[in-house]
Amino acid sequence: RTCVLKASQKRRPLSRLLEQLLRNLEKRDPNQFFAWPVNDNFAPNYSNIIKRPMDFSTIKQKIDDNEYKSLNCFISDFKLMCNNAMKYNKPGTVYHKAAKRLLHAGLKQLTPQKLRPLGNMLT
Ligand SMILES: COc1ccc(Br)cc1-c1nc(N)nc2[nH]cnc12
Repeated sequence: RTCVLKASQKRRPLSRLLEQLLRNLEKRDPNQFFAWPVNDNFAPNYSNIIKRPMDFSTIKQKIDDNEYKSLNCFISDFKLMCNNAMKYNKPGTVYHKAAKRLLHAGLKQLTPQKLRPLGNMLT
């Protein structure tokens, strides 16, 4: 009988790191405003205002498809997602405030000193 590794151990080291970072970022979105793509029916004219939509489910799919070649590409999509919400929604709205909080909380988790301990997951 061959020894079959658990699915998670087969994933590429970068994918495993990004999945862990994604889970931690999703915790900062308790209302799940960022869990799924914004729907034009909810947000009138969204697709005309926001040229590059992004959300956590799309980021997850990109991890699974090995589309992220680096941590920085992952961080760029996270920032894009938050900035889209701050662009479309006026300051003071629940969505603008949620995006600002998520961006700041998220970037604090993505600082070098926070990432260094995880770094050896990449070896
Ligand atoms: C997926 O989006 C939502 C889901 C549920 C609810 Br309630 C609101 C949104 C949403 N609405 C708006 N105007 N701007 C956003 N930016 C990110 N989320 C949103």
